[in-house]
Amino acid sequence: MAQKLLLMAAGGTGGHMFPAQALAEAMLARGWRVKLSTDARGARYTAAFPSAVEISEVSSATFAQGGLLAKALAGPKIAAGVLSMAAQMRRERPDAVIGFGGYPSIPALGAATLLKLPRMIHEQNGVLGRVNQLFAKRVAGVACGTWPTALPDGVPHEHAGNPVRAAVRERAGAAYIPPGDYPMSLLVMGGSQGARILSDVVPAAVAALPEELRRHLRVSHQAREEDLERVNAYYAEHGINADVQTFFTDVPARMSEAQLVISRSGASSVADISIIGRPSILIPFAAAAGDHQTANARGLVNANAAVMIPESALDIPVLAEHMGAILSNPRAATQMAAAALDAGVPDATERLAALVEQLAEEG
Ligand SMILES: CC(=O)N[C@H]1[C@@H](OP(=O)(O)OP(=O)(O)OC[C@H]2O[C@@H](n3ccc(=O)[nH]c3=O)[C@H](O)[C@@H]2O)O[C@H](CO)[C@@H](O)[C@@H]1O
Repeated sequence: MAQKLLLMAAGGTGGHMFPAQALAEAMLARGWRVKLSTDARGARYTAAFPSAVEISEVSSATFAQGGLLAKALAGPKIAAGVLSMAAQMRRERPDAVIGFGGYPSIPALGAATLLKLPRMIHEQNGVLGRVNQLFAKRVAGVACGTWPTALPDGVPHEHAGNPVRAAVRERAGAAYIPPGDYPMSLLVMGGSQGARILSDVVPAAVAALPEELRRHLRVSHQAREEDLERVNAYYAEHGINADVQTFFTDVPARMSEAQLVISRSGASSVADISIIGRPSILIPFAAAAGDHQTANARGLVNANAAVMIPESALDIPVLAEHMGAILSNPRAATQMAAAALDAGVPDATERLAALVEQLAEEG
């Protein structure tokens, strides 16, 4: 039997590239040939891809950013990308084409639509991104990373989940030690870039906790470079045991030790929290496109696994109250941890791979 070919299109940010990497690994393991079409920004992430993935950069552009000239040039750039992809696809006839969002996925999805090749989308967030919105009605279906993704009526969809790192999967369902009269860990994360608002509010909210909780806490706090010093100084002045870093490379380990996680609700953060299974306080990034971080958080909130505080309602007393309520109620915290675990999809990569195979079979 001829080797099947998957063409993946992704680009821009790690959020789009990471699920593509996970799927590539799974499809190679299933004996497929895998190609990736991306842009210069996406290419920064390709070092982590298996070397068997054939990577090419494609011409694309966005109408959403840049000055007038950039916008005027966007149309011809996209058209050039679609034409070159169409020529390539006519020669190679991929068995399946999948887009992960980001404007570098336009040429591949556009060409696959013109040539009527089997094609689908993976949407990581609870709201369709701009490019995925454009193609949602022109593909066989949408694999949703965060349930429930809001979709136009009649679009076939499947809850596939968001692939997470192996270090997260290894800790799926790691035993949860409820809060109590012993050292407790709090993990504070602001997404891949960190978040200033968490540095403004979390240290003071920790300081405002009742002494019997506060003295047991060890805080792992991810802060932006420019906030490191003041956050460190605040914790030190208030006698709070804290480890403040710009990026923790061992989040899966820290999360599995945590009694509580305070986090932005980026798609991967929500996936990590639900696969390891920890209670969380989620503070969606209010400026995210289509308010997708609020949609991402909703799955965990509706499952009673998390508390969501919109940025507009976030202040020190509100956060301290929610933290105090969870940390002083081991039963409720344990239930939240179990509910988070229930909502997680640890086999997201395999689900996605199965959807690709189904797409290729159905043509
Ligand atoms: C500000 C913004 O627009 N963010 C978007 C960006 O998220 P962004 O990439 O910022 O955030 P995500 O939550 O998706 O991913 C962050 C990942 O980094 C890990 N981590 C975090 C901190 C740390 O110190 N160490 C560490 O390893 C987290 O565990 C998580 O796995 O792309 C996501 C996927 O499209 C979107 O849902 C987010 O809305």
